[in-house]
Amino acid sequence: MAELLTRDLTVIAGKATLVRAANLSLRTGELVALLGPNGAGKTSLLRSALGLEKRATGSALLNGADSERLSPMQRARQVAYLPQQRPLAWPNTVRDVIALGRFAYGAAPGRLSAADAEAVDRAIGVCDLSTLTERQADTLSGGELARVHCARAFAAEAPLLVADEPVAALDPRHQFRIMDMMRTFVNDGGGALVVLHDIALAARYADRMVWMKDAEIVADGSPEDTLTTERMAEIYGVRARIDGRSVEIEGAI
Ligand SMILES: Nc1ncnc2c1ncn2[C@@H]1O[C@H](COP(=O)(O)OP(=O)(O)OP(=O)(O)O)[C@@H](O)[C@H]1O
Repeated sequence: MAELLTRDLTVIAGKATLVRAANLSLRTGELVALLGPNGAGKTSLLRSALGLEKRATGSALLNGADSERLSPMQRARQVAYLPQQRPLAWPNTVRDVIALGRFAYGAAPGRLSAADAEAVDRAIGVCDLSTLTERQADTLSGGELARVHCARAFAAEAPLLVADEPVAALDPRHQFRIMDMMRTFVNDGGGALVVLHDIALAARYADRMVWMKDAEIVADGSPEDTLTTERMAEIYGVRARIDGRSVEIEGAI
């Protein structure tokens, strides 16, 4: 089993508390949706949990090791991170960008082992990118590029996957496809933590929903237990009609 665990994690920038005493867990075998309005602290929580951003207090353990002390390669072998901001380092083909996901295994574009090449091909297949592999990545549409970045994360084949708004720029079909891939990844033994703004999509796919507001985790549990009309009002300030895992937002309060 692989796990990412934070205990009372607090992140401070200047005078602002971005994350306050957060207890977050992600284990293999579960798909967790991290939810909350803009500015709630989701990205800050993920980055500090992964040891990419300094915490003020608390702890963050990746398979028992302090995540701040891991080298990029050690971290990447245990968790694939798909950030919200995804700059392309330099113009490159789609296949080579996806191959960057294999760096934890010593691979580089043009220097892939058979196992690396197979992982890259699998990621290309599931992300529906086989017709685009030789295109320059900087000529793709926003949604196509978002799928390339998803494929790069999947190609890592790490036991855990943390994805910050992976479907934000995608059309409905590809949103479902990416979430189906996350589900398959989890059913095959991985663990995925996904930031989503689409509550309906989150409720449909997540085993657990972690709700943030004003730098704090305010609820953590199954969709059945945590997705309520009251919570939608409290967290997002919207009127919502909830029926099991289906949610319809009627408007702002
Ligand atoms: N270095 C910083 N200094 C001051 N404030 C910061 C800093 N970095 C982030 N913030 C603020 O902290 C808050 C949390 O930011 P964060 O990116 O974690 O939110 P988020 O929940 O991921 O938001 P979104 O849904 O918009 O991506 C925001 O109000 C942001 O402006």
